[in-house]
Amino acid sequence: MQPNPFPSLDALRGGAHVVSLPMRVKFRGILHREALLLQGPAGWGEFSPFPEYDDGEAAPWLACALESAWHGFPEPVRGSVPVNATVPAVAPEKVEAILARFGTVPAVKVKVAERGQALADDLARVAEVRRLLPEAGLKVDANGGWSVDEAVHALTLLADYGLEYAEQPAADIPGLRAVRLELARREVPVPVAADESVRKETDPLLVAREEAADLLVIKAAPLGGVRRALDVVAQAGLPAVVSSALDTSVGIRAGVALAAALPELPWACGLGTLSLMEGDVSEQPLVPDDGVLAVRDPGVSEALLARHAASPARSAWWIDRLERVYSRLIGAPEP
Ligand SMILES: O=C(O)CCC(=O)C1=CC=C[C@@H](O)[C@@H]1C(=O)O
Ligand SMILES: [Mg+2]
Repeated sequence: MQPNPFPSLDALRGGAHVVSLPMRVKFRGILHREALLLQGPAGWGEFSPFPEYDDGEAAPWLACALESAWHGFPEPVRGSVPVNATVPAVAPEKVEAILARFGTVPAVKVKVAERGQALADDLARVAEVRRLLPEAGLKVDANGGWSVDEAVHALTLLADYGLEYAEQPAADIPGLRAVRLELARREVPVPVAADESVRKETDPLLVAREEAADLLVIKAAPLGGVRRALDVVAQAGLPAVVSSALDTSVGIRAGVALAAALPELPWACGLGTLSLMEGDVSEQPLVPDDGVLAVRDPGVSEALLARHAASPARSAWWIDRLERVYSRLIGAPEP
């Protein structure tokens, strides 16, 4: 039998802390972001799959946390990473205050296609960002919320604002491919980026084989860690941009390690999301400074872990989840 390459469950439980961080603004319908943080010999790791994910979808997130805390990261090829501001699906009058939280940034990503909103809301939000930052790179993220026809129509109009790319304009790989082909046919200059179609697919390379996207949005945790994500990009043969999973500084550190190790980094990364949160676990949070994040370990503060500790009931829920997902990851029967 092969030795178990993973730390024991007791070692994981021993170094685990569950936190609940308040958001400044609702994002993905969330007002509190919960995370389980693990301390290991190489540092801290973050296990924070969204609560609705099942154990199978949560397993790569644990692999990423173990890489961070037990193995550390591959060598960076750059010392800092450009970062975009992220604007949730808010009314235009709220955009300025949100952008102000990010400071100077080279690019802005705007959420669009939010359920319950109309295309006019998206156009108004994007127009407001463009008015405030005429020179910034601009991209939109629909999180798969449009049909193919809606996506083509919306992006034809949004293209007037000058878009670097549109993230997940349709829900699945055939939809992305259809949007990409139709935009090309109409000569609408908006590249298609795949996000959910990489991180939620059992085969993260399918989108590339199907020629359904021009670039990949990659996240360290859902792809099973920095090394695995680098491997996906190398095999896909497409350019990539790194994004957060709305993490604490510990998870952002893994995203920075990924962005810093990619051979090419043509776009600003979605790693500025701590600016959307009210608190963090580090005294030196990984928030962008002048549009960049330095490649550094943020450190974790015992006092902040205590201040943001989740309730006993939520902590127990996360420890239970950790145990189940650990068993799945090492291929053992559940405890
Ligand atoms: O990419 C960014 O600018 C910020 C991160 C971001 O948008 C996301 C973080 C967490 C969950 C996702 O729904 C969302 C995304 O779709 O990329
Ligand atoms: Mg996205």
